[in-house]
Amino acid sequence: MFDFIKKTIHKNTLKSEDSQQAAKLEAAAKEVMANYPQGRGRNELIKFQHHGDTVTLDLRLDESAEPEEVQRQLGLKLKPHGIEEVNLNITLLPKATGAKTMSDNNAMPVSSTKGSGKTLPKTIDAAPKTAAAAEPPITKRAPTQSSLQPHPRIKHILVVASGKGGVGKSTTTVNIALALQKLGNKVGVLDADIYGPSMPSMLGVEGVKPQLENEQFVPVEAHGLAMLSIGSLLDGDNTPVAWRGPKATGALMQLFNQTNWPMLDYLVIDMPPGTGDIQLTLAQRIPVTGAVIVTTPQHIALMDAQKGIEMFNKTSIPVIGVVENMALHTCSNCGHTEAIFGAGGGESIAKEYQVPLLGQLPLASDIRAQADKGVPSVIANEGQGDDYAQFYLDIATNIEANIAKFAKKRDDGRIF
Ligand SMILES: Nc1ncnc2c1ncn2[C@@H]1O[C@H](COP(=O)(O)OP(=O)(O)OP(=O)(O)O)[C@@H](O)[C@H]1O
Repeated sequence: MFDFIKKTIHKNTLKSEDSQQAAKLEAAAKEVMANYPQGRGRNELIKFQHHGDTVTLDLRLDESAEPEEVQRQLGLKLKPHGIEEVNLNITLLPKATGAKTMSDNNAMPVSSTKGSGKTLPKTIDAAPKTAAAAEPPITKRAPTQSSLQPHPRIKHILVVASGKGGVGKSTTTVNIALALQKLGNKVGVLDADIYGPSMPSMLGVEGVKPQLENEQFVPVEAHGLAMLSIGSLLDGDNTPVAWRGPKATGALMQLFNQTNWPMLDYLVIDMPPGTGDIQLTLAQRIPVTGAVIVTTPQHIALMDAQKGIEMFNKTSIPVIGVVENMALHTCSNCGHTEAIFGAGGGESIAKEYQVPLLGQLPLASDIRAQADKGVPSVIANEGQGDDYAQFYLDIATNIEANIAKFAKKRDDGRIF
């Protein structure tokens, strides 16, 4: 009882600290708006949202205001309060009559190094100033999946995610990609796991650098897959664990966008573990067909998997299914099979969230050994696969069977 009261008081204290912090940030933002000289009196803060080190503001600005400068000033003002990213949704008001809008749906990273804002991306495009006065303002919000155009050369983009590190997400990604290829698809892999890019070593192409052609990366060919890894771009052990959200998402978006991907049936993305801002931003900006969640039966991994499912629900990315990794262990000496991490977790999470359980993989030292060798289970034994290959082929077959339901519609009505 006492503990419960203590916990409730603690929770309420945290809540009120959060709202105090949000109120402080909002007041600071209002001060910037009030002191901004161009169009003073007409500039208005409509909505203020605060989440972690990111704020999103809906603003109405006089036409004479410079959104880049407003954003820079907001960045400078809010940085001492721990804010790293300032997103703006802007409505521009013409000087005298009516309203015309411009939109900024690009998250604007505020520099975390010198405390000054960077310039806005060039894609921000002021509306023609002579536009019809009576036209109502149109404001675009942060990008949503439905507003993203499918990639011109990629039919389906799958993200493989886990709420927690070390559950076998990368091993599962690489084997699923190879299994989809074995089923006759042209497949690419993007290793977006900034905390531990392991695709190059799992695919036996460690140290192979992607070529540059017309300022575009050319993916590395690995066992027939078109592979690009954030790891291929780093020297030696230089894992950018310290990358903050905006820097990491910027680099990952660049990898996705500035790569000359061949025509692909599937691009499988190995996401960084977790459900923080990097994952959320990627999920909002890449036109994803669906997500595969990898979990282990341990309670904590399952809790994190739930967060993953909820994050994808929030960003309107369909969860194609859950893969339960390391579900059972078969002793190589006596053949005894045991659920050493607990049983039924993947099944219960799949039931609770009404998403399919795509498959359960055993904990098997061969799966690890093959991945370590750079020849994962699906293509072990000179392409024949090892004893575990069929598990991945079944998962890939399950994905294939369901993917059409999730396919993205193109503007021309074509369904890929
Ligand atoms: N089913 C399995 N049986 C045995 N070993 C496994 C299995 N799946 C993964 N492993 C091993 O577990 C370790 C972690 O796997 P992996 O790197 O794929 O996890 P991850 O979730 O991607 O980790 P991180 O989040 O750190 O990138 C690796 O050594 C891998 O070979």
